[in-house]
Amino acid sequence: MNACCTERLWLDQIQIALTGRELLAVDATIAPGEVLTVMGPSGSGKSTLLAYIAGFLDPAFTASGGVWLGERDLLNLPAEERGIGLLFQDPLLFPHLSVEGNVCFGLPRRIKNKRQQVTNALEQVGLAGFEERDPATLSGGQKARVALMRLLLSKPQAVLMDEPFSKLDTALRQEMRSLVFSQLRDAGLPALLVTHDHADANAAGGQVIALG
Ligand SMILES: Nc1ncnc2c1ncn2[C@@H]1O[C@H](COP(=O)(O)OP(=O)(O)OP(=O)(O)O)[C@@H](O)[C@H]1O
Repeated sequence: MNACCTERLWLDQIQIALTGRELLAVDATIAPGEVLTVMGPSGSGKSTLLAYIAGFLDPAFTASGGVWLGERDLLNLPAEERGIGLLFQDPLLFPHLSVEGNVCFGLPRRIKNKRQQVTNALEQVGLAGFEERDPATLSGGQKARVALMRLLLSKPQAVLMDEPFSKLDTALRQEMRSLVFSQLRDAGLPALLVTHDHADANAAGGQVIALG
């Protein structure tokens, strides 16, 4: 994947409160290609922070502070225009689409070489020839790799990940960590990783923020 973004993600003095009590305060700059890890006990606000950045914070919370991607003020944009890609615990593949349909989901309709892009993407993650497969027939690790390539082909400008490896067994977890982090680095994307696992944070190799 070629570098497509050289802009930093700036979390400018974000404060989020719930029923009048401060839940979290974060101030950080994430460089292109860096993965910042957010850790903290259950309920400390990790997923809430991601929701604020991505643009779907529940109105039960009050929040202040800026989110900037380069010079762009993301808080002034609706969620779908923020250029943020999301990776969750579950790969959330569309069951009615083939592997190819899933991977090219985020590609603009008018792109001509869609098929070639999908073929290249699948080859990169060891899934050559999987285009026509039904996602239901894939293993957990294969589904995770399809979800990763779907994310990258949609050309996000920043990536948020909420416990993306927590459902994988130990061996697969290590493999997916290095795959995800190397792809993000190669693409020059700033990324934020929520995890309970210190090994994830070590492998990410960037700044670590502890909430709570
Ligand atoms: N829609 C909501 N309305 C009111 N309170 C909420 C809502 N969503 C979450 N909360 C509360 O906000 C706090 C932070 O929740 P959040 O899900 O961000 O925590 P977390 O650190 O991601 O937890 P976990 O590690 O368990 O996923 C919790 O106390 C939770 O109960």
